[in-house]
Amino acid sequence: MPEMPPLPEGWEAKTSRSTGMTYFLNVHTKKSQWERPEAPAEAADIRCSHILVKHCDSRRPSSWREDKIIRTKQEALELIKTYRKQLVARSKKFNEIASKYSDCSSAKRGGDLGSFGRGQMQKPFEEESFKLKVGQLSQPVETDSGYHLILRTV
Ligand SMILES: Cn1nc(-c2ccccc2)cc1C(=O)N[C@H](Cc1nc2ccccc2[nH]1)C(=O)O
Repeated sequence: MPEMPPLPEGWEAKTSRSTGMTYFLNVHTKKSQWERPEAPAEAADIRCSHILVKHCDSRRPSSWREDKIIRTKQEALELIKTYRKQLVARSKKFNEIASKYSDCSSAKRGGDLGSFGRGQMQKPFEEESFKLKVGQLSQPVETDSGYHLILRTV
């Protein structure tokens, strides 16, 4: 029997009491699976900051910045792409853009949303956030609120 590689970080091999089969436990989320994992176990809670650009079709087209947000979806996407270019070029800092321009009330905290687990944020935001490695910046993500740039911090 060839040696199996070690399990990725955060996983434990267990033996099913009923079948004697091996299953795998994510020590962070306490969720188990039959398939041998190939990537480190997902954290239960992560922490992200974000920049949100709302538009006229946003779920709530209003924010601390503007009572009535009238920019179009296309204009919002162009704006979020401009912010991403500035962040990648390091010509502006994340919390500088978030605190001045994000249409989310978390702008007051440089875009910091605090920690969250699955099931708390709108699905597209959650899916992209949990894919990010710590320190990684997302591509633009669309939710019912508008377009986001997500930075995973923890
Ligand atoms: C999810 N959330 N957390 C905060 C927050 C967190 C920390 C400090 C202050 C506000 C604001 C919000 C929020 O829903 N804000 C909405 C906009 C928004 N929509 C989101 C969808 C997904 C993630 C964050 C989002 N923020 C608003 O202000 O209209």
